[in-house]
Amino acid sequence: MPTKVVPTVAQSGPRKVKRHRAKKQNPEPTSPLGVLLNHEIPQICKEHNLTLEQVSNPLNKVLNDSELRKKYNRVVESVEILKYSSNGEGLALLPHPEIPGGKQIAVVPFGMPGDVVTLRVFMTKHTHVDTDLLSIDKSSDLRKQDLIRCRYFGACSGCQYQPIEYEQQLEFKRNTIVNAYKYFAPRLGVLGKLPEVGKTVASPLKYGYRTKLTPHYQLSRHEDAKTRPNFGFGSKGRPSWREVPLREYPGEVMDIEDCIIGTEIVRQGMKNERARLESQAAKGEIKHKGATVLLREDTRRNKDEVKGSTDEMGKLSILEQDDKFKTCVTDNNAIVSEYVNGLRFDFVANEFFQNNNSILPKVIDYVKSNLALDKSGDDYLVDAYCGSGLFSISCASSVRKSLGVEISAHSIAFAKKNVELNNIDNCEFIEGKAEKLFEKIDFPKDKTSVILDPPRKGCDEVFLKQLAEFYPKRIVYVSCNVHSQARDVEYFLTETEKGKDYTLESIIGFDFFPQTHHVEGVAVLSRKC
Ligand SMILES: C[S@@+](CC[C@H](N)C(=O)[O-])C[C@H]1O[C@@H](n2cnc3c(N)ncnc32)[C@H](O)[C@@H]1O
Repeated sequence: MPTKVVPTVAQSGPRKVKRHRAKKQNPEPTSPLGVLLNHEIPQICKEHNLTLEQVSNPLNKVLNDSELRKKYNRVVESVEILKYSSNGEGLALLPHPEIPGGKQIAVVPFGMPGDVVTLRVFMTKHTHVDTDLLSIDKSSDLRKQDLIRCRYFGACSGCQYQPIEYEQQLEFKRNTIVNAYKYFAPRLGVLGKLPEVGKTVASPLKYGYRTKLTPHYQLSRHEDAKTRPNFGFGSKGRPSWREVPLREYPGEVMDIEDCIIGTEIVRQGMKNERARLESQAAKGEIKHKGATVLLREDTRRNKDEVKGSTDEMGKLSILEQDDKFKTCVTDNNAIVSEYVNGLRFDFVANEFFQNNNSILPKVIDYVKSNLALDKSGDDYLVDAYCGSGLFSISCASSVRKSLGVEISAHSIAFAKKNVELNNIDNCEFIEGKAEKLFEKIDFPKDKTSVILDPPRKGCDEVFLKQLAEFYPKRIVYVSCNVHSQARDVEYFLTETEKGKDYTLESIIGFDFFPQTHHVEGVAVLSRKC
Protein backbone atom coordinates (compact mmCIF):
# COMPACT_ATOMS: atom_id res chain seq x y z
CA MET A 1 0.00 0.00 0.00
CA PRO A 2 1.38 3.46 -0.86
CA THR A 3 2.09 5.59 2.16
CA LYS A 4 -0.50 8.24 2.78
CA VAL A 5 1.05 11.67 2.87
CA VAL A 6 -0.43 13.78 5.64
CA PRO A 7 -0.01 17.45 4.85
CA THR A 8 1.87 19.44 7.46
CA VAL A 9 0.17 22.48 8.97
CA ALA A 10 2.18 24.81 6.82
CA GLN A 11 1.29 22.90 3.65
CA SER A 12 -2.41 22.71 4.43
CA GLY A 13 -2.75 26.31 5.57
CA PRO A 14 -4.15 29.04 3.34
CA ARG A 15 -1.98 29.69 0.30
CA LYS A 16 -0.06 32.88 0.59
CA VAL A 17 -0.88 35.34 -2.15
CA LYS A 18 2.32 36.88 -3.37
CA ARG A 19 1.98 40.63 -3.35
CA HIS A 20 4.04 42.77 -5.66
CA ARG A 21 5.55 45.93 -4.34
CA ALA A 22 6.73 48.62 -6.68
CA LYS A 23 10.40 49.47 -6.43
CA LYS A 24 11.09 53.02 -5.40
CA GLN A 25 12.49 54.94 -8.35
CA ASN A 26 15.66 56.74 -7.42
CA PRO A 27 17.33 57.75 -10.65
CA GLU A 28 20.50 59.78 -10.92
CA PRO A 29 19.13 63.36 -10.80
CA THR A 30 20.78 64.49 -14.06
CA SER A 31 19.75 61.35 -16.02
CA PRO A 32 16.74 61.61 -18.40
CA LEU A 33 14.50 59.84 -15.85
CA GLY A 34 15.80 62.05 -13.03
CA VAL A 35 15.01 65.15 -15.10
CA LEU A 36 11.54 63.80 -15.93
CA LEU A 37 10.60 62.94 -12.34
CA ASN A 38 12.15 65.90 -10.54
CA HIS A 39 11.58 68.70 -13.05
CA GLU A 40 9.50 67.98 -16.14
CA ILE A 41 6.54 66.37 -14.41
CA PRO A 42 6.35 69.04 -11.64
CA GLN A 43 6.63 71.70 -14.40
CA ILE A 44 3.66 70.29 -16.32
CA CYS A 45 1.67 70.09 -13.09
CA LYS A 46 2.48 73.73 -12.36
CA GLU A 47 1.45 74.82 -15.85
CA HIS A 48 -1.89 73.00 -15.54
CA ASN A 49 -2.69 73.83 -11.91
CA LEU A 50 -2.32 70.24 -10.80
CA THR A 51 -0.60 68.88 -7.71
CA LEU A 52 1.74 65.89 -7.89
CA GLU A 53 -0.81 63.92 -5.84
CA GLN A 54 -3.46 64.66 -8.46
CA VAL A 55 -1.39 62.98 -11.20
CA SER A 56 0.06 60.12 -9.15
CA ASN A 57 -1.03 56.50 -9.63
CA PRO A 58 -1.77 53.87 -6.93
CA LEU A 59 1.00 51.67 -8.30
CA ASN A 60 0.93 48.90 -5.70
CA LYS A 61 -2.82 48.46 -6.19
CA VAL A 62 -2.41 48.36 -9.98
CA LEU A 63 0.38 45.78 -9.70
CA ASN A 64 -1.70 43.45 -7.52
CA ASP A 65 -5.10 43.71 -9.15
CA SER A 66 -5.39 42.37 -12.68
CA GLU A 67 -8.85 43.94 -13.21
CA LEU A 68 -7.56 47.33 -12.19
CA ARG A 69 -4.54 46.86 -14.41
CA LYS A 70 -6.85 46.37 -17.39
CA LYS A 71 -8.48 49.66 -16.53
CA TYR A 72 -5.11 51.42 -16.49
CA ASN A 73 -3.52 49.66 -19.48
CA ARG A 74 -5.87 51.02 -22.08
CA VAL A 75 -6.10 52.78 -25.41
CA VAL A 76 -6.68 56.53 -25.19
CA GLU A 77 -7.73 58.65 -28.17
CA SER A 78 -7.45 62.38 -28.93
CA VAL A 79 -4.44 63.06 -26.75
CA GLU A 80 -2.57 66.27 -27.44
CA ILE A 81 1.23 66.16 -27.07
CA LEU A 82 2.17 69.20 -25.00
CA LYS A 83 5.97 69.30 -25.18
CA TYR A 84 9.15 67.31 -25.55
CA SER A 85 11.02 65.81 -22.61
CA SER A 86 14.80 66.31 -22.56
CA ASN A 87 14.95 62.76 -23.92
CA GLY A 88 13.06 63.73 -27.11
CA GLU A 89 9.81 62.01 -26.07
CA GLY A 90 6.38 63.59 -26.15
CA LEU A 91 4.69 64.48 -22.85
CA ALA A 92 0.91 64.62 -22.53
CA LEU A 93 -1.92 64.71 -20.01
CA LEU A 94 -4.48 61.88 -20.07
CA PRO A 95 -7.85 61.65 -18.33
CA HIS A 96 -7.34 59.58 -15.16
CA PRO A 97 -8.86 56.07 -15.49
CA GLU A 98 -10.29 56.12 -11.94
CA ILE A 99 -10.60 59.68 -10.69
CA PRO A 100 -13.26 61.71 -12.52
CA GLY A 101 -11.63 64.97 -13.68
CA GLY A 102 -8.20 63.64 -12.60
CA LYS A 103 -5.17 63.45 -14.89
CA GLN A 104 -2.22 61.21 -15.63
CA ILE A 105 1.05 62.25 -17.22
CA ALA A 106 1.99 60.18 -20.25
CA VAL A 107 5.39 59.72 -21.88
CA VAL A 108 4.84 59.17 -25.61
CA PRO A 109 7.93 58.21 -27.64
CA PHE A 110 7.74 59.64 -31.20
CA GLY A 111 4.94 62.02 -30.22
CA MET A 112 5.74 65.62 -31.18
CA PRO A 113 4.44 68.83 -29.54
CA GLY A 114 1.21 69.78 -31.33
CA ASP A 115 0.31 66.23 -32.47
CA VAL A 116 -3.06 64.80 -31.48
CA VAL A 117 -2.64 61.05 -31.13
CA THR A 118 -4.08 57.71 -30.11
CA LEU A 119 -1.90 55.79 -27.70
CA ARG A 120 -1.84 52.67 -25.61
CA VAL A 121 -0.82 52.79 -21.95
CA PHE A 122 1.31 49.72 -21.24
CA MET A 123 3.05 50.55 -17.99
CA THR A 124 1.93 52.45 -14.93
CA LYS A 125 4.46 54.18 -12.67
CA HIS A 126 3.80 56.24 -9.52
CA THR A 127 4.39 59.47 -11.35
CA HIS A 128 3.41 58.81 -14.96
CA VAL A 129 2.51 56.16 -17.53
CA ASP A 130 4.57 54.76 -20.40
CA THR A 131 2.76 54.49 -23.71
CA ASP A 132 3.05 53.29 -27.30
CA LEU A 133 2.04 55.64 -30.09
CA LEU A 134 -0.70 53.93 -32.17
CA SER A 135 -1.69 56.66 -34.61
CA ILE A 136 -1.35 60.35 -35.29
CA ASP A 137 -4.84 61.70 -35.71
CA LYS A 138 -3.82 65.31 -36.31
CA SER A 139 -0.25 66.19 -37.20
CA SER A 140 1.80 68.87 -35.50
CA ASP A 141 2.73 71.75 -37.83
CA LEU A 142 6.35 70.81 -37.13
CA ARG A 143 5.93 67.24 -38.36
CA LYS A 144 7.22 66.65 -41.91
CA GLN A 145 6.81 62.93 -42.49
CA ASP A 146 8.56 63.06 -45.86
CA LEU A 147 11.81 63.99 -44.11
CA ILE A 148 11.97 60.53 -42.50
CA ARG A 149 14.77 58.63 -44.19
CA CYS A 150 14.96 55.42 -42.17
CA ARG A 151 12.39 52.64 -42.55
CA TYR A 152 12.90 51.76 -38.87
CA PHE A 153 12.21 55.27 -37.61
CA GLY A 154 9.23 55.16 -35.30
CA ALA A 155 10.17 51.98 -33.46
CA CYS A 156 14.00 51.99 -33.21
CA SER A 157 15.20 53.74 -30.07
CA GLY A 158 18.10 55.49 -31.84
CA CYS A 159 16.54 58.59 -33.47
CA GLN A 160 13.76 60.90 -32.32
CA TYR A 161 13.85 63.94 -34.64
CA GLN A 162 13.91 62.66 -38.24
CA PRO A 163 10.53 64.22 -39.22
CA ILE A 164 11.68 67.67 -38.05
CA GLU A 165 13.35 70.32 -40.25
CA TYR A 166 17.00 70.56 -39.23
CA GLU A 167 16.81 74.21 -38.09
CA GLN A 168 13.92 73.25 -35.82
CA GLN A 169 15.90 70.32 -34.41
CA LEU A 170 18.61 72.83 -33.46
CA GLU A 171 16.01 75.02 -31.76
CA PHE A 172 14.66 72.06 -29.74
CA LYS A 173 18.20 71.35 -28.60
CA ARG A 174 18.69 74.97 -27.59
CA ASN A 175 15.51 74.67 -25.55
CA THR A 176 16.88 71.57 -23.81
CA ILE A 177 19.85 73.67 -22.67
CA VAL A 178 17.61 76.56 -21.56
CA ASN A 179 15.58 74.10 -19.47
CA ALA A 180 18.71 72.39 -18.10
CA TYR A 181 19.93 75.71 -16.65
CA LYS A 182 16.42 76.56 -15.42
CA TYR A 183 16.18 73.24 -13.57
CA PHE A 184 19.76 72.75 -12.39
CA ALA A 185 21.07 76.31 -12.05
CA PRO A 186 18.01 78.25 -10.82
CA ARG A 187 20.04 80.53 -8.57
CA LEU A 188 22.03 81.81 -11.55
CA GLY A 189 18.74 82.89 -13.13
CA VAL A 190 17.63 84.69 -9.96
CA LEU A 191 21.02 86.41 -9.61
CA GLY A 192 20.85 87.53 -13.25
CA LYS A 193 24.01 85.56 -14.03
CA LEU A 194 22.66 83.48 -16.91
CA PRO A 195 23.55 84.62 -20.42
CA GLU A 196 21.12 83.90 -23.24
CA VAL A 197 21.78 80.41 -24.63
CA GLY A 198 23.24 80.73 -28.15
CA LYS A 199 21.94 79.17 -31.35
CA THR A 200 22.95 75.50 -31.54
CA VAL A 201 25.84 74.97 -33.94
CA ALA A 202 24.90 72.67 -36.84
CA SER A 203 26.69 69.49 -37.77
CA PRO A 204 28.10 69.66 -41.32
CA LEU A 205 26.74 66.14 -41.88
CA LYS A 206 23.09 65.55 -40.97
CA TYR A 207 23.21 61.81 -41.80
CA GLY A 208 26.20 59.54 -42.38
CA TYR A 209 28.15 61.16 -39.52
CA ARG A 210 28.52 58.49 -36.81
CA THR A 211 31.99 56.99 -36.79
CA LYS A 212 30.89 54.39 -34.24
CA LEU A 213 27.80 52.17 -34.02
CA THR A 214 27.17 49.31 -31.62
CA PRO A 215 24.41 46.99 -32.90
CA HIS A 216 23.62 43.89 -30.85
CA TYR A 217 21.96 40.54 -31.11
CA GLN A 218 20.11 38.41 -28.59
CA LEU A 219 19.05 34.83 -29.26
CA SER A 220 15.37 34.63 -28.46
CA ARG A 221 14.00 31.52 -26.72
CA HIS A 222 11.90 30.77 -29.81
CA GLU A 223 14.83 30.62 -32.13
CA ASP A 224 16.68 27.50 -33.01
CA ALA A 225 20.43 27.76 -33.23
CA LYS A 226 20.30 27.80 -37.04
CA THR A 227 18.23 30.96 -37.34
CA ARG A 228 20.06 34.21 -37.42
CA PRO A 229 18.91 36.28 -34.46
CA ASN A 230 17.77 39.87 -34.91
CA PHE A 231 20.78 42.12 -35.37
CA GLY A 232 20.31 45.83 -34.81
CA PHE A 233 19.19 48.22 -32.10
CA GLY A 234 16.67 48.20 -29.27
CA SER A 235 13.06 49.11 -29.93
CA LYS A 236 11.25 51.83 -28.04
CA GLY A 237 8.20 49.93 -26.81
CA ARG A 238 5.73 48.49 -29.36
CA PRO A 239 4.49 51.52 -31.28
CA SER A 240 2.41 50.94 -34.41
CA TRP A 241 1.90 54.49 -35.74
CA ARG A 242 4.28 53.84 -38.60
CA GLU A 243 4.65 50.67 -40.60
CA VAL A 244 8.04 49.38 -39.59
CA PRO A 245 9.22 46.04 -40.97
CA LEU A 246 9.56 43.60 -38.07
CA ARG A 247 10.80 40.03 -38.08
CA GLU A 248 8.54 37.20 -36.96
CA TYR A 249 9.87 37.12 -33.43
CA PRO A 250 10.44 40.73 -32.55
CA GLY A 251 12.42 40.90 -29.35
CA GLU A 252 14.00 43.76 -27.55
CA VAL A 253 16.46 43.96 -30.42
CA MET A 254 15.05 45.00 -33.80
CA ASP A 255 16.41 43.49 -36.98
CA ILE A 256 17.99 46.40 -38.83
CA GLU A 257 20.12 45.94 -41.92
CA ASP A 258 21.34 49.51 -42.23
CA CYS A 259 21.66 52.61 -40.08
CA ILE A 260 21.83 55.79 -42.12
CA ILE A 261 23.33 57.99 -39.41
CA GLY A 262 26.48 55.82 -39.61
CA THR A 263 29.34 56.81 -41.92
CA GLU A 264 29.55 54.94 -45.23
CA ILE A 265 32.23 52.51 -44.06
CA VAL A 266 30.52 51.87 -40.71
CA ARG A 267 27.30 51.05 -42.62
CA GLN A 268 29.27 48.63 -44.79
CA GLY A 269 30.70 47.07 -41.62
CA MET A 270 27.17 46.60 -40.31
CA LYS A 271 26.18 44.75 -43.50
CA ASN A 272 29.28 42.56 -43.28
CA GLU A 273 28.73 41.62 -39.64
CA ARG A 274 25.08 40.82 -40.27
CA ALA A 275 26.03 38.51 -43.13
CA ARG A 276 28.66 36.88 -40.89
CA LEU A 277 26.03 36.23 -38.22
CA GLU A 278 23.79 34.70 -40.89
CA SER A 279 26.44 32.26 -42.03
CA GLN A 280 27.48 31.43 -38.44
CA ALA A 281 23.82 30.68 -37.68
CA ALA A 282 23.50 28.42 -40.74
CA LYS A 283 26.45 26.40 -39.46
CA GLY A 284 25.15 26.43 -35.87
CA GLU A 285 28.23 28.36 -34.84
CA ILE A 286 26.75 31.23 -32.87
CA LYS A 287 28.60 30.88 -29.60
CA HIS A 288 27.10 33.60 -27.46
CA LYS A 289 23.46 34.06 -26.46
CA GLY A 290 23.86 37.70 -27.19
CA ALA A 291 26.55 40.27 -27.86
CA THR A 292 27.20 43.87 -28.80
CA VAL A 293 29.29 44.32 -31.92
CA LEU A 294 31.59 47.32 -32.14
CA LEU A 295 31.70 49.05 -35.52
CA ARG A 296 34.32 51.81 -35.50
CA GLU A 297 35.66 53.79 -38.43
CA ASP A 298 39.43 53.67 -38.90
CA THR A 299 41.23 56.11 -41.22
CA ARG A 300 44.75 55.52 -42.54
CA ARG A 301 47.08 57.35 -44.89
CA ASN A 302 48.80 54.12 -45.83
CA LYS A 303 46.70 51.43 -47.53
CA ASP A 304 49.00 48.67 -46.26
CA GLU A 305 48.10 49.50 -42.65
CA VAL A 306 44.36 48.92 -42.97
CA LYS A 307 42.61 46.00 -41.27
CA GLY A 308 38.93 45.59 -40.54
CA SER A 309 35.58 44.09 -41.40
CA THR A 310 35.44 41.77 -44.42
CA ASP A 311 32.51 41.03 -46.71
CA GLU A 312 30.93 37.62 -47.40
CA MET A 313 33.72 36.73 -49.81
CA GLY A 314 36.32 37.50 -47.14
CA LYS A 315 37.37 40.69 -48.93
CA LEU A 316 38.35 43.66 -46.77
CA SER A 317 35.80 46.49 -47.06
CA ILE A 318 37.75 49.62 -47.76
CA LEU A 319 36.78 53.10 -48.82
CA GLU A 320 39.16 55.60 -50.41
CA GLN A 321 38.30 59.18 -49.44
CA ASP A 322 40.40 62.38 -49.57
CA ASP A 323 43.68 60.48 -50.11
CA LYS A 324 42.98 58.28 -47.11
CA PHE A 325 41.69 54.75 -46.64
CA LYS A 326 38.79 53.98 -44.36
CA THR A 327 37.87 50.61 -42.88
CA CYS A 328 35.45 49.47 -40.21
CA VAL A 329 37.10 47.88 -37.18
CA THR A 330 35.19 45.35 -35.07
CA ASP A 331 37.92 44.26 -32.66
CA ASN A 332 37.44 46.11 -29.34
CA ASN A 333 41.18 46.15 -28.73
CA ALA A 334 42.28 47.24 -32.19
CA ILE A 335 44.12 50.52 -32.48
CA VAL A 336 42.28 52.94 -34.74
CA SER A 337 43.22 56.32 -36.20
CA GLU A 338 41.20 59.47 -36.83
CA TYR A 339 42.28 62.75 -38.38
CA VAL A 340 41.03 66.10 -37.09
CA ASN A 341 42.30 69.31 -38.73
CA GLY A 342 45.16 67.28 -40.20
CA LEU A 343 46.29 65.94 -36.81
CA ARG A 344 46.32 62.19 -36.24
CA PHE A 345 44.74 60.62 -33.18
CA ASP A 346 45.24 56.96 -32.37
CA PHE A 347 43.20 55.24 -29.68
CA VAL A 348 41.88 51.82 -28.66
CA ALA A 349 38.69 51.08 -30.62
CA ASN A 350 36.41 50.67 -27.59
CA GLU A 351 37.80 53.64 -25.62
CA PHE A 352 36.20 57.07 -25.76
CA PHE A 353 36.60 59.22 -28.85
CA GLN A 354 34.08 61.78 -30.18
CA ASN A 355 31.69 60.07 -32.62
CA ASN A 356 31.03 62.81 -35.17
CA ASN A 357 34.26 63.66 -36.96
CA SER A 358 32.57 66.23 -39.23
CA ILE A 359 31.77 68.68 -36.41
CA LEU A 360 35.09 68.42 -34.55
CA PRO A 361 36.91 71.23 -36.43
CA LYS A 362 34.04 73.61 -35.52
CA VAL A 363 34.10 72.55 -31.86
CA ILE A 364 37.86 72.85 -31.60
CA ASP A 365 37.82 76.31 -33.21
CA TYR A 366 35.15 77.45 -30.79
CA VAL A 367 36.90 76.01 -27.73
CA LYS A 368 40.24 77.47 -28.81
CA SER A 369 38.87 80.95 -29.42
CA ASN A 370 37.11 80.93 -26.03
CA LEU A 371 40.24 79.92 -24.18
CA ALA A 372 41.39 83.44 -25.16
CA LEU A 373 44.98 82.31 -25.56
CA ASP A 374 47.60 84.99 -25.90
CA LYS A 375 48.77 85.34 -29.52
CA SER A 376 52.39 85.26 -28.37
CA GLY A 377 51.85 81.61 -27.37
CA ASP A 378 52.78 82.42 -23.79
CA ASP A 379 49.72 80.81 -22.18
CA TYR A 380 49.21 77.48 -20.43
CA LEU A 381 46.42 74.96 -20.82
CA VAL A 382 44.89 72.39 -18.49
CA ASP A 383 42.88 69.65 -20.22
CA ALA A 384 40.83 67.84 -17.57
CA TYR A 385 39.19 64.53 -18.63
CA CYS A 386 41.48 64.65 -21.67
CA GLY A 387 40.87 61.17 -23.20
CA SER A 388 43.50 60.53 -25.86
CA GLY A 389 44.47 64.21 -26.00
CA LEU A 390 42.10 65.68 -28.61
CA PHE A 391 41.93 69.20 -27.11
CA SER A 392 45.50 69.45 -25.76
CA ILE A 393 47.03 68.38 -29.04
CA SER A 394 44.67 70.55 -31.09
CA CYS A 395 45.66 73.61 -29.03
CA ALA A 396 49.36 72.76 -28.68
CA SER A 397 50.61 75.25 -31.25
CA SER A 398 48.89 78.11 -29.39
CA VAL A 399 50.25 77.48 -25.88
CA ARG A 400 53.56 77.31 -24.10
CA LYS A 401 52.67 74.11 -22.25
CA SER A 402 49.64 71.94 -21.45
CA LEU A 403 48.82 69.36 -18.83
CA GLY A 404 46.10 66.74 -19.38
CA VAL A 405 44.57 64.39 -16.81
CA GLU A 406 42.50 61.30 -17.49
CA ILE A 407 41.39 58.26 -15.50
CA SER A 408 41.82 55.67 -18.27
CA ALA A 409 45.36 54.31 -18.47
CA HIS A 410 44.77 53.25 -22.08
CA SER A 411 43.68 56.72 -23.13
CA ILE A 412 46.66 58.31 -21.37
CA ALA A 413 49.04 55.92 -23.14
CA PHE A 414 47.51 56.99 -26.46
CA ALA A 415 47.53 60.69 -25.55
CA LYS A 416 51.30 60.33 -25.08
CA LYS A 417 51.63 58.42 -28.35
CA ASN A 418 49.54 61.05 -30.19
CA VAL A 419 51.90 63.78 -29.02
CA GLU A 420 54.75 61.90 -30.71
CA LEU A 421 52.72 61.09 -33.84
CA ASN A 422 52.08 64.80 -34.34
CA ASN A 423 55.64 65.90 -33.51
CA ILE A 424 54.57 67.94 -30.51
CA ASP A 425 56.69 68.46 -27.42
CA ASN A 426 54.74 70.74 -25.08
CA CYS A 427 51.88 68.47 -23.89
CA GLU A 428 52.16 66.38 -20.74
CA PHE A 429 49.57 63.87 -19.52
CA ILE A 430 48.97 62.26 -16.14
CA GLU A 431 46.81 59.28 -15.29
CA GLY A 432 44.33 59.59 -12.43
CA LYS A 433 41.19 61.28 -11.20
CA ALA A 434 40.82 64.83 -12.48
CA GLU A 435 41.77 66.40 -9.11
CA LYS A 436 45.20 64.72 -9.32
CA LEU A 437 46.30 67.51 -11.62
CA PHE A 438 46.32 69.95 -8.69
CA GLU A 439 49.07 67.91 -6.99
CA LYS A 440 51.29 68.46 -9.96
CA ILE A 441 50.45 71.78 -11.55
CA ASP A 442 52.89 74.69 -11.39
CA PHE A 443 51.42 76.86 -14.19
CA PRO A 444 50.91 80.57 -13.40
CA LYS A 445 47.16 80.93 -12.78
CA ASP A 446 46.90 84.26 -14.61
CA LYS A 447 48.17 82.66 -17.79
CA THR A 448 46.26 79.40 -17.55
CA SER A 449 42.99 78.39 -19.20
CA VAL A 450 41.19 75.15 -18.44
CA ILE A 451 39.12 72.78 -20.60
CA LEU A 452 36.73 70.46 -18.80
CA ASP A 453 35.12 67.59 -20.71
CA PRO A 454 33.83 65.13 -18.10
CA PRO A 455 31.62 62.06 -18.64
CA ARG A 456 27.80 62.31 -18.38
CA LYS A 457 27.77 62.46 -14.59
CA GLY A 458 29.81 65.67 -14.66
CA CYS A 459 32.54 66.83 -12.26
CA ASP A 460 32.54 66.16 -8.54
CA GLU A 461 32.55 68.81 -5.86
CA VAL A 462 36.09 67.99 -4.69
CA PHE A 463 37.37 68.74 -8.17
CA LEU A 464 35.31 71.92 -8.60
CA LYS A 465 36.50 73.31 -5.23
CA GLN A 466 40.13 72.68 -6.13
CA LEU A 467 39.59 74.21 -9.56
CA ALA A 468 38.25 77.40 -7.96
CA GLU A 469 41.23 77.46 -5.58
CA PHE A 470 43.59 77.08 -8.53
CA TYR A 471 41.91 80.24 -9.97
CA PRO A 472 42.58 79.96 -13.75
CA LYS A 473 41.79 82.92 -15.99
CA ARG A 474 39.22 81.06 -18.09
CA ILE A 475 37.33 77.78 -18.10
CA VAL A 476 35.67 76.17 -21.13
CA TYR A 477 33.33 73.41 -19.98
CA VAL A 478 32.35 70.93 -22.74
CA SER A 479 29.65 68.43 -21.79
CA CYS A 480 27.54 65.65 -23.27
CA ASN A 481 25.02 66.15 -20.41
CA VAL A 482 23.87 69.75 -20.15
CA HIS A 483 22.02 68.93 -16.91
CA SER A 484 25.12 67.93 -14.97
CA GLN A 485 26.96 70.83 -16.63
CA ALA A 486 24.34 73.34 -15.39
CA ARG A 487 24.54 71.84 -11.87
CA ASP A 488 28.36 72.06 -11.86
CA VAL A 489 28.46 75.61 -13.23
CA GLU A 490 26.02 76.78 -10.56
CA TYR A 491 27.99 75.02 -7.84
CA PHE A 492 31.27 76.51 -9.05
CA LEU A 493 29.89 80.07 -9.27
CA THR A 494 27.89 80.11 -6.07
CA GLU A 495 29.31 77.49 -3.67
CA THR A 496 33.06 77.80 -4.06
CA GLU A 497 34.91 80.66 -2.40
CA LYS A 498 36.74 81.96 -5.46
CA GLY A 499 34.08 80.88 -7.99
CA LYS A 500 32.24 84.09 -7.09
CA ASP A 501 34.92 86.00 -9.01
CA TYR A 502 33.84 84.38 -12.29
CA THR A 503 31.25 85.33 -14.92
CA LEU A 504 29.35 82.81 -17.01
CA GLU A 505 30.07 84.41 -20.39
CA SER A 506 28.26 82.12 -22.79
CA ILE A 507 26.42 78.81 -23.19
CA ILE A 508 25.92 77.17 -26.55
CA GLY A 509 25.06 73.75 -27.94
CA PHE A 510 26.82 71.76 -30.66
CA ASP A 511 24.83 69.22 -32.61
CA PHE A 512 27.04 66.15 -32.41
CA PHE A 513 24.08 63.83 -33.08
CA PRO A 514 21.61 65.12 -35.71
CA GLN A 515 18.21 63.32 -35.83
CA THR A 516 18.53 62.46 -32.13
CA HIS A 517 17.69 64.47 -28.99
CA HIS A 518 21.33 64.63 -27.80
CA VAL A 519 23.11 67.94 -27.51
CA GLU A 520 26.65 68.81 -26.43
CA GLY A 521 26.89 71.97 -24.32
CA VAL A 522 29.83 74.37 -24.14
CA ALA A 523 29.86 76.88 -21.26
CA VAL A 524 32.55 79.56 -20.96
CA LEU A 525 33.53 81.08 -17.61
CA SER A 526 35.96 83.95 -17.20
CA ARG A 527 37.56 85.41 -14.11
CA LYS A 528 36.54 89.01 -13.51
CA CYS A 529 39.81 90.21 -12.02
C1 LIG B 1 33.58 62.87 -22.58
S1 LIG B 1 35.13 62.07 -22.50
C2 LIG B 1 36.19 63.35 -23.08
C3 LIG B 1 37.51 62.90 -23.63
C4 LIG B 1 38.30 63.95 -24.45
N1 LIG B 1 38.21 65.27 -23.91
C5 LIG B 1 37.90 63.91 -25.90
O1 LIG B 1 37.21 64.85 -26.35
O2 LIG B 1 38.27 62.96 -26.59
C6 LIG B 1 35.36 61.99 -20.78
C7 LIG B 1 36.65 61.34 -20.35
O3 LIG B 1 36.74 61.45 -18.92
C8 LIG B 1 37.39 60.30 -18.42
N2 LIG B 1 37.05 60.25 -16.97
C9 LIG B 1 35.95 59.75 -16.37
N3 LIG B 1 35.98 59.99 -15.04
C10 LIG B 1 37.13 60.67 -14.80
C11 LIG B 1 37.73 61.21 -13.61
N4 LIG B 1 37.13 61.10 -12.42
N5 LIG B 1 38.90 61.86 -13.72
C12 LIG B 1 39.53 61.96 -14.92
N6 LIG B 1 39.01 61.46 -16.07
C13 LIG B 1 37.84 60.84 -16.02
C14 LIG B 1 36.85 59.18 -19.28
O4 LIG B 1 37.73 58.08 -19.28
C15 LIG B 1 36.76 59.86 -20.65
O5 LIG B 1 37.92 59.66 -21.42
